[in-house]
Amino acid sequence: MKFEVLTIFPEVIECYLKHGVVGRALNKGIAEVKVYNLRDFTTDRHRKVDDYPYGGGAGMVMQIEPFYNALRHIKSDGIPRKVILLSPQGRRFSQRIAKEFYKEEKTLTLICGRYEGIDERIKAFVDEEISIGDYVLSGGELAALVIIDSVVRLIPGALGDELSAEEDSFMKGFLDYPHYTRPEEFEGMRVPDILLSGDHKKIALWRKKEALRNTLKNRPDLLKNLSAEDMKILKELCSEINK
Ligand SMILES: CN1CCN(c2ccccc2CNc2ccc(C(N)=O)cn2)CC1
Repeated sequence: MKFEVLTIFPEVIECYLKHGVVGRALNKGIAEVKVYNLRDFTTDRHRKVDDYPYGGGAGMVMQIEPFYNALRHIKSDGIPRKVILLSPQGRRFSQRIAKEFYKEEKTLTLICGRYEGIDERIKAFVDEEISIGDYVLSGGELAALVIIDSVVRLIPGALGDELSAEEDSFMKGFLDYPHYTRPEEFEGMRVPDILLSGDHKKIALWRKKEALRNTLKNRPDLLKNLSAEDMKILKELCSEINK
């Protein structure tokens, strides 16, 4: 899986890619990220990437040329790409879309805007506009990193052998269950005994129940198309809560 990022702050992207799961996946060659500094695709002495908005108003707008020049340079290898603009106006990103991007196996070219945004004519070169959530960021770089991180985790081998992307309970459509590690007691708070029992069947059941409890509490909208088994656990949970 290949990614390309167009940004005026390449260090922001490169720094994140040195660490953790994504860093290891890149080192293993499981994924590849190329970062392009838009200023390298300007033609003036000051390497300008922004200008005053037509129609007036506060702030500056990013010019189309540096993006166009960068895309033309990148596309000269003729490899199929999906060009994605990260913006507050985009289609809402989700795990489902991350899987969609992974399965398509196309290079993802991520366009990061700054200032008040990018000249609207950029849309002529964009395949998809994606938002990572309903909030305004100073730039598209964090959104680009969210896409890269969530898609890289889906690549076989990225998470190391013991874990798998399927393990992410969000993949199963629920919120995660609680996690504990040493010490067994901290400030009077003990680890639930079930987790010390070594009874893996009971532990799995407890984890499913706690995942359903968390989902019921924070994201009841995710509780749809439940299996008969999950429905049974949920009913048990509700009767406990309503005691
Ligand atoms: C103050 N302006 C900064 C620039 N911005 C803008 C406008 C157009 C494109 C990119 C950006 C970069 N910002 C982003 C990007 C993504 C998200 C998201 N939710 O995915 C939120 N914000 C508009 C607002």
